[in-house]
Amino acid sequence: MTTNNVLLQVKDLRTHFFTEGGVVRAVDGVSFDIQPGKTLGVLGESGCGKSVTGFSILQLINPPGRVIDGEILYHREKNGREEIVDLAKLNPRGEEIRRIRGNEIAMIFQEPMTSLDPLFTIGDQLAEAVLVHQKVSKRAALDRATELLDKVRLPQARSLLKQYPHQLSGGMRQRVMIAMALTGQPKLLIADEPTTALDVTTEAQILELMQNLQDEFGMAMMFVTHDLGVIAEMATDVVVMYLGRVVEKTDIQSLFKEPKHPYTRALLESIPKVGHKVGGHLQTIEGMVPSPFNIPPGCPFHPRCASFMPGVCDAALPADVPLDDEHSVRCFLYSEKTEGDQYGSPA
Ligand SMILES: Nc1ncnc2c1ncn2[C@@H]1O[C@H](COP(=O)(O)OP(=O)(O)OP(=O)(O)O)[C@@H](O)[C@H]1O
Repeated sequence: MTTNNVLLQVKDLRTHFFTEGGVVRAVDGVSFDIQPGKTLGVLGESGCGKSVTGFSILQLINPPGRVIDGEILYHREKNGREEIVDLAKLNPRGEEIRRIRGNEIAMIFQEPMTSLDPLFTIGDQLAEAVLVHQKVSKRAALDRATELLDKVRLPQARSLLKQYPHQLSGGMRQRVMIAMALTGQPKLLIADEPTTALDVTTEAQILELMQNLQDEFGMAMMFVTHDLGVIAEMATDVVVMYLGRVVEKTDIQSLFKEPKHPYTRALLESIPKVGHKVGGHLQTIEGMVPSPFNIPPGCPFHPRCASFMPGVCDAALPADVPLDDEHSVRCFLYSEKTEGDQYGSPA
């Protein structure tokens, strides 16, 4: 464990896409910490910048996108001492980030086929992943692959090694992808909507598996989702994102007991109440997420906000204000402090 009990510090991260239609400020000043062994849930509607944040951490943003500013401080132990690496400063195609990717920080996605190659057997792909991390024989790599399939509770691992991805169910493919992510024994697993495409029963099984593996490996997780049920199940801490910014940061208890930001409250109110529950997915909240090319000035949530104050919320961007050690919010209901820049101004 690192000395100051932080594994990853994201500070004022900005990732923009320079498209022909204009600049998309997908991530525009995002800050949060992830502690060792804990799970940070990243919550928000589609298009709020959750995935781009995850990809930015691993320097997996492709042109026309670019991390243009900010720090991603990864704390690790090297030779018994703490070392801090700023991932944002590493060359995205360089050796150092490639060593960290998959090894120390791994990522899994909603669609396992983004990680699995349809042309190769599960055994070949898992053994290949093992060989990236360890200098062992192909046979030893296949043994390790079998062990990993056992760990993700896939029965008959030996025969599974000879199968191709399309021969597996969605849940099985997701387990294989988790096994691949674990080959390097990562300190942080970034999980981007890993269960969204699965049926409810399979989803529950995968979430339980991930929790068990997290305990066993002692890894931290960044869990990207738009599903409050999944957040409640998995997260210890939460950041709520809206249009490229964090609007509220809190521990999981306060998220449900004392949500502060009107956006967070709207998200919580949008889940069907107990007794009428059809699933944990977010229902739509009033209005639509604005186009990234036409972001409202001031607080970008103001056109949809139940507490909109004319002349205040549409005039400037509220600052991120701490309410206590664990809880901060970016809203004029709690402070008149402004960010000082005009979020909606053209780039
Ligand atoms: N390659 C790209 N080119 C242009 N814009 C992009 C690109 N990738 C993402 N974006 C934009 O960045 C913004 C944030 O997208 P992101 O995928 O991070 O949202 P999200 O919150 O993860 O939503 P979802 O749950 O739908 O994935 C969106 O406006 C999206 O259109």
